[in-house]
Amino acid sequence: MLTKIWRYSHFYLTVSSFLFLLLAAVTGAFLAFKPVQDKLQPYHIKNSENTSLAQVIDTLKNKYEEVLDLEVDKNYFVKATVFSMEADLDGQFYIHPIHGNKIADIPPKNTFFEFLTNFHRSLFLKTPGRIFVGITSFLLFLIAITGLLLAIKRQGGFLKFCSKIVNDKSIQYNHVALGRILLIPIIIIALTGTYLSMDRFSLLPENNVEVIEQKTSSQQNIAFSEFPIFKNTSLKEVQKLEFPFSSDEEDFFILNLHDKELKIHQKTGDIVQTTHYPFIQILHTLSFNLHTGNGSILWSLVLFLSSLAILYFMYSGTVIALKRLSSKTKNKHKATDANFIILIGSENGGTKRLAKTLQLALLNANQKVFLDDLNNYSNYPNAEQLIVITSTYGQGEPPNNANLFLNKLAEVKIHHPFKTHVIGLGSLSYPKFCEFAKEIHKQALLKDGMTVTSDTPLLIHNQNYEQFRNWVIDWSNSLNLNLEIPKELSAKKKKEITFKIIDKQSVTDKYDETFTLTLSVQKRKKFVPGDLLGITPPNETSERLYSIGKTAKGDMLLSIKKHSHGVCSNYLNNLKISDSLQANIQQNKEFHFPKKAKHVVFIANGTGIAPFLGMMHQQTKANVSLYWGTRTYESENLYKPYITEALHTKTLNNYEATFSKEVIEYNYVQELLERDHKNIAITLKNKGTIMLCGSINMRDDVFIQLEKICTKHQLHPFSYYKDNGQILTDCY
Ligand SMILES: Cc1cc2nc3c(=O)[nH]c(=O)nc-3n(C[C@H](O)[C@H](O)[C@H](O)COP(=O)(O)O)c2cc1C
Repeated sequence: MLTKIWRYSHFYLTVSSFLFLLLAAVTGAFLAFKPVQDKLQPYHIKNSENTSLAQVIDTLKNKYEEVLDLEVDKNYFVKATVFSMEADLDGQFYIHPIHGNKIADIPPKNTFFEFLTNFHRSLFLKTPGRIFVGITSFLLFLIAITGLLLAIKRQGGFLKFCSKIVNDKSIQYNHVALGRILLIPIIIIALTGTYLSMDRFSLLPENNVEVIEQKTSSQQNIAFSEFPIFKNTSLKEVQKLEFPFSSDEEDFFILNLHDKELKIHQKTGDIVQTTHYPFIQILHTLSFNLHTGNGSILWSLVLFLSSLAILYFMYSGTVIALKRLSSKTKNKHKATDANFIILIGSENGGTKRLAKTLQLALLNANQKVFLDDLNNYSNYPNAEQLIVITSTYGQGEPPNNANLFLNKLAEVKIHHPFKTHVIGLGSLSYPKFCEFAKEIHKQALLKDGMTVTSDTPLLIHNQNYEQFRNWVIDWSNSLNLNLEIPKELSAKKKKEITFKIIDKQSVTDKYDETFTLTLSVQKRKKFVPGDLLGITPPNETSERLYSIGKTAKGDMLLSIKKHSHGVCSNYLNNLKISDSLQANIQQNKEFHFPKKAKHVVFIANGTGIAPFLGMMHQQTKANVSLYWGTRTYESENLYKPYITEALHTKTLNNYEATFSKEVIEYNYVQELLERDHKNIAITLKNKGTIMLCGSINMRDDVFIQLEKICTKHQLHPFSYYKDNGQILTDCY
C-alpha cells in the first residue's frame, strides 16, 4: 500500500512540475559552467588565500593614496577600491594580493549567464515566476525523496540499498542505478533552491542578531599592519574590509568575515564590537554556494551531471509510466459472467502484456474472459479455468498488485470448482527464481475447489514469449479452443542474416546424438561467444535459442543435441555442408567472458560447453579451468580437438570432465567441484568469475556445492558473489 502511495506521489509530483523542472534542469546544466568561467579569469593567484590581511593592508597603503575597501570573492580573487591621481589606478579593480599591483579591471557581467540566471530564477515572469520556481524546487525535493523510498523498496530494504542492482538491461535499471549515484546532489539542489526561494520571500523565521560590545583595553596607537586582528586573519577568512572614512576616532575599520562582522578601532586596533551573523544568513550563503557551485569547479561539475540526470530521469520515468499505463486492464465481460479468469501479478507491465495477449485470443474465440489483478481475487461463480500469471520481486516477494492475494485466497470459499494454472515470470539472475508463483502453486494445490492440473507451475525466464505461447497453444488445444495467438509479441521482427554451414561433426553413443555445426557469417557480422543465435525452422513459428561458440578462426560454432521429435534439432541436423541458414544474433552481454577477471572457472554440462569453446580462444590473460559433465567417453570426442588446442596454447589451463554413464569415481561436475574446492575458493576470493552453461538441474546442484565451498572456506555467503556479478549463468 505504502509503495503505491510513493509511486503515485512520485508520478504526480513529476507530472505537475514537468515543464518547470525541464526548464530549470536545462538552464541549470548551462549555469553549472558559470563557476568554471569565473575561475578561468586571470586574477587567481595561487596560495594567496593564506596571505595575512595585515600584509595586504600594508602593501595597499604604501601603494595607493587612499584605500576605501578590499573584497575577497569565493575564488580568492581580491578587489580593491582606491583613490588615485592616476586615472587607470582609480576606482575598483582586481589587485595582486602580494604586491598590490592592479591586475585587471572588473569585467562587465557575462550577458549569457545573466540571461540564463534570470530565466532560471524567474522564467522572466518576475515574482510569479520566482514563486513557481520555488515550488518546483520543493516538488523536486519530494520527487527525490519518493524516488529514494521506491529505490529502497526495490532493493528489498534499507540495508540492501547499496547492494548490487541486478542489471536486467531495462530502462528501470538505469533509472534506479543512476538515481542511487546522483540522488544526494539532487536533494541538495532541491533543498537549497527551496531555501533560497523561501529566503527571498522572507518566509524564514527572523533570527536575532547577536551584537557584543567590547571595551577597549589598550590606549596605545599602533600601525595598521601591526593590529593583531589583521595579523591573525588570512585572506581566505575575509569577505570585505572597509577602511575608516576619516582619521576621526569615531570612524572604524569594518571587517566582514564569513560568520561575523567586526568593528575595529583605527588607532589601537582593538575590536570594539562583534556582530555574529544570524544562522539564517550563514545558511543562505551555504545554500547559494551549494546551489550555484560558486567557487568550486568540482561541485559545479556535479551540479552539471545532476542537471543532466534530472533530464534523463524525466525521460526514463516517462517511458516507465507509459509502459505501465499502456498495460491498463479493460474488460468486456464481468467477473461474475466469465468462464475464463486471468489474474495477474505485475509491477512493470511485462506480465500484463502476456496476459492481455491471452485475453485477446480468448475474446477473438468468443470466450467470456475476465482479466484482473491478483489483489482483486474474489468469487467467480461461472469460472471454469483460472490462469494466474505473476512475476516475483525483491527477495521472492509478490509484485505490488498481488501482495494481498494469498490472504484472500485463504479467506474466499470456492463454491464452484475450476481448473487452475499458475505461470511464473521471473529472472534466473535472482536467487529466488519465480518464488511467488511457486508459492501460489503450492497454496492452490491445497485449496479446495482449485483443481491444479500440473505438479509444477510453468516458470518463464526473462518474459520469454515463445515459452508462454507454446503453453497457450498446448492448453487451448487440450480444451479444443485452438486459439489464434500472435507469433511475436512485439511488431518488431528480428533481423535475420544468412550463415553458411562450413563444417559438421557428430558423435552418437548409445544414449543420444550430438553434433556441432561450424557456420561462416556472411558480411562478417559481429558476435561474441555467449551471445545467442535465434533460429526459426522453416514452416515453424517458434524460435529456438542456441548459445554461440567460436572457433579459433573466428567462425561460429554451435553444439546441438538431437532430440528424436525436436523440430529444430532435426532441421539443423539435416543441413549439409554449403547449405545456408537464416538466423538472428542476439546479444547476451550478461554472459560474455569477463575481461578483467584473473581467475575464471567454466562449468557446463552437455552442449552447454559451446560458448566456452569460443571464450577459451578469446583470452590470454586469465587462468581458466573448465569443468564439463557429459554422459560417455565417446561424447567427449566431439569437443576434444578444441580442448586439446586450447590446452596446448595455454588459453585453457585446466580441464576436468565427468561422465555420468561410465563407471568412474566422479560422475557429475558438482563432485569435481567438491574435490577441487580450493581452486573454486581461490577464484571467488580473488574476485574471479564462475560461469555456468547447461541445464537448470546442473545449475541447482552446482549452486548447492558452491554454497558448501563458501562455508567450508569461511568466505562470504554464496549470495554475496552472485550479487557481486561473480557468478554468471546461461542455463535452460
Ligand atoms: C528489483 C527486481 C527484483 C526482482 N526480483 C526477482 C526475484 O526475486 N525472482 C525472480 O524470479 N525475478 C525477479 N525479478 C525479475 C522480474 O520478476 C521479471 O523481470 C518479470 O518479468 C517482471 O514482470 P513485470 O514487468 O510484470 O513486473 C526482479 C526484477 C526486479 C527489477
